[in-house]
Amino acid sequence: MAANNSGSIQEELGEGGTGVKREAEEEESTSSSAAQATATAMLPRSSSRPQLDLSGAAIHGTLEERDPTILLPNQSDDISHLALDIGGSLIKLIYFSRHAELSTEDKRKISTKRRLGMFNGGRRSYPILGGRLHFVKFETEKLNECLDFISSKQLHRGGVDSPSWRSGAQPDDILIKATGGGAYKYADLFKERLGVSLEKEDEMDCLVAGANFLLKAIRHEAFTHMDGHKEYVQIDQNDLFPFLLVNVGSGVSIIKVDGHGKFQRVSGTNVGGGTYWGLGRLMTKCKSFDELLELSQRGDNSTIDMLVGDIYGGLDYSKIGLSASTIASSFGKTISENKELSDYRPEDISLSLLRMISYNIGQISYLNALRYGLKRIFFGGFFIRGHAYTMDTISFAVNFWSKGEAQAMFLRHEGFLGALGAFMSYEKHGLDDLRIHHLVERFPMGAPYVGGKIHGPPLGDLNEKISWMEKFVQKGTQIIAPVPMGVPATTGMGGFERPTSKGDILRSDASAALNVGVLHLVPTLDVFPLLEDPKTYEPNTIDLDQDEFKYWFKILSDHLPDLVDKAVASEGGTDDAKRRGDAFSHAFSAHLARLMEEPAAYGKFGLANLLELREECLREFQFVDAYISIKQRENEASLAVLPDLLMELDSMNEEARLLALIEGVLAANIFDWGSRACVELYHKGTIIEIYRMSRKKMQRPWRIDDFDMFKKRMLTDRKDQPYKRALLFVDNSGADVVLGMLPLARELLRHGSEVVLVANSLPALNDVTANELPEIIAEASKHCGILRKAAEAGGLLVDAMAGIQDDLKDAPESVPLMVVENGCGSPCIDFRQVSSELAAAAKDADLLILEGMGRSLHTNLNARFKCDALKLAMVKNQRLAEKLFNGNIYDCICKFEPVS
Ligand SMILES: CC(C)(COP(=O)(O)O)[C@@H](O)C(=O)NCCC(=O)O
Ligand SMILES: [Mn+2]
Repeated sequence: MAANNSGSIQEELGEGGTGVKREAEEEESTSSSAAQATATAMLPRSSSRPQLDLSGAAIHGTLEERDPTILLPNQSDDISHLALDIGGSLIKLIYFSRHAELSTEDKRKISTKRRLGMFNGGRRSYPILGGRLHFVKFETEKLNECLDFISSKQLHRGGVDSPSWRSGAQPDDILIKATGGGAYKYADLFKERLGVSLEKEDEMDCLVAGANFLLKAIRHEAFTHMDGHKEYVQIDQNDLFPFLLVNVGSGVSIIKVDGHGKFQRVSGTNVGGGTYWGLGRLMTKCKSFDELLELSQRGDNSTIDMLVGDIYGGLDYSKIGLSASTIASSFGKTISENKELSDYRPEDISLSLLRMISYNIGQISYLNALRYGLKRIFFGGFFIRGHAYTMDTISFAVNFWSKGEAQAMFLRHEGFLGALGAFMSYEKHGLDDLRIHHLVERFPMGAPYVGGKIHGPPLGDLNEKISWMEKFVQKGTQIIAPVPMGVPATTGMGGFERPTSKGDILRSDASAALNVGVLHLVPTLDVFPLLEDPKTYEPNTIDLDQDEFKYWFKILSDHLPDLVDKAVASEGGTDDAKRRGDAFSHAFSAHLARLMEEPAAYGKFGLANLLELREECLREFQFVDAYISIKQRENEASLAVLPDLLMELDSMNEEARLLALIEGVLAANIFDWGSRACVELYHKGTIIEIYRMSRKKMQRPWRIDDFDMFKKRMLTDRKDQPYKRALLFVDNSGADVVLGMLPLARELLRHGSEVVLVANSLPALNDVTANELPEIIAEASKHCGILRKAAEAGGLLVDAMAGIQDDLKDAPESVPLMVVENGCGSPCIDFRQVSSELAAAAKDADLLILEGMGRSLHTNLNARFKCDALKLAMVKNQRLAEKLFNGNIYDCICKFEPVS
């Protein structure tokens, strides 16, 4: 039976904590501005990933210089910045922005990279620079807003930071790629207003190139939509072609795609989005497409359509599989009634029209798929607009007529195919070379979408964004109102019932703006090379279905006020910080509300994504490190007791020590400011009291207890052949890293293994970052020769050890202790996208130790690796303990997975 520690930790600390100094209560007032300044200087603002192509980076000058110039030979300026698709109803605009800031390579990084063999002659591995792709929409009617936007951001001149702008290039020289009819129609206006020429690209070429790029590069791009249920489909790159691409704009184009640049427009229909909007406008007096679509949500088409039951006296025509509620003839009922147009409800007219046109498109598409033997049909174009009911209707048609053989799929960036294709048509854009793992999609607030009820203006600086956020919150009650799903079926067509995803409220455009994020292009990200099978790897352990999401929604919402307090305090508690804090809180709440409404709105979203979204949202409002003072206080307290702990450990025999070390890691993982239960504990005792208590409760067997297997591996199987290199994925600051992971690292070093501490690139909760570790190690090294020598050998003590280097002159060569960043700014880790530094470090590793709930329970609990892996964590959430292990809060997990 596994031990159950729950309750007792709380009880004992409740007593033990009485009368002791409450350190947790003091943290707000002890915010250290010096520490903030350091953290701010070290971190790129509002971005969680390195943004430059550092491959081939080299020091220009000597290593000993304080701030040597660093050359980035692979950094390219050949970047196109703007492409347009100017359609009849909407202008779709894509622009690329890159970061002017240079990431500083500190000595730790340089030395580690050298050691990992990462400076290898400046080979150019990626042709493009990191940056971001932004997707923006304007109504064609409001072309002026689009021109103002381009002009305010200087997008036509390559952005305000672009070399062409700085060097004063004449706007006359500028060619902007554009597709769609408006590229012809408005060419003169663009020339007149912006002084740029539109270089026209063929619409079909663009659609296909855009679709191919999306299907190749974006992980959760394509999805099915049936009965109100959205499901993302992972497309196998080797099995993508051929497919049918149906672009439903004003008219419909049906294209058979056989490969990159290989396609044929095989059919089309003039009955498309323009037909729906045109007829709808004439018949209902609606002022916009969205208004018409919104009306359909409340419609009942049985008042207008002739149903099978109307013909057969209420009976089914079962012989050919048609139910009484099947639409026999769209608008057919109106011929037998002596009514005028005004006698019909506009809602019913809109719905009848929508169903007529969607079914027709679905059916024609199916027939073309049949004609060419294709199973997959991707639908794109402005008509779809992520509208659940439209997608369901099309899916029903394809599914019904093909008897389930063909599949209708939709694309999250459906409206941007043409614009993306136009962007792709620039030479040297470099996107061709990007792979899925180079792209990270982020969902910032206030993306400048225009249209619908709330207008997102072109956002310039943070202040503008906050103001917009404030307005967004004031006006945005619709945004956080869930879209009701699942109205019971009443009518149908072609033998299938009415699609269920029809509700009272159509998602407003502003809300839809949260569906398509900003694509961060990060050429320095890599797939972790030790994943056993990257294709089947899924980081999240638990699926976030609606039920699960509800639970986390509450947890994260409850945590929000406290987080805002900490974040504001970490920035000095100024009025500006408070305003940013409010904006952050509203922004994150809006995300949560959007996801509550539709958990799959941003692609397949797991808990790891949700936790990362929170961190990203903090960064978006320029909170650099909300937990900085807590982290520092806990580091100091833990470093003060480290010497005693090391002495105690050294007095043990090897076996007892190994057990004490693993117990120590598990016990110290209790210092987790993301867990509500733990934070309550911190008010009941000092750090050291809580640590001692946690250790005292470490009875075995743990909930998962593979310690004996690990011990055998370490002390018997590998007695004479220690692990060559261990990667230790560290988690929290303070006791967790200082009293838990560092002593374990020291033991591995003692065994003769190289140790690489892998830490976050950017802060997340109280996690320690790679930037913070060298200082902690330098402090710890003052009390420990093993750590000192190894840190010196790993190049970690270049500055810190300047005064005591002489001690080490005659010391024997030690195996190195290194620090690498993981490429993440989240409490979890997705091994499909890690830093190139970590990927390089992994090449010689034969042991992985993942620590903490985020990295080894929420994610990676089921991940399999090519080398031995040890997963260590304390479960600090009751629901998770029950769900994963049928256990209890504070249970411990020691899962060892050796490769044979
Ligand atoms: C965010 C965390 C994964 C961090 O845990 P860690 O990786 O530090 O062990 C964890 O605190 C968590 O899952 N919190 C959930 C919220 C709660 O239980 O209150
Ligand atoms: Mn953590």
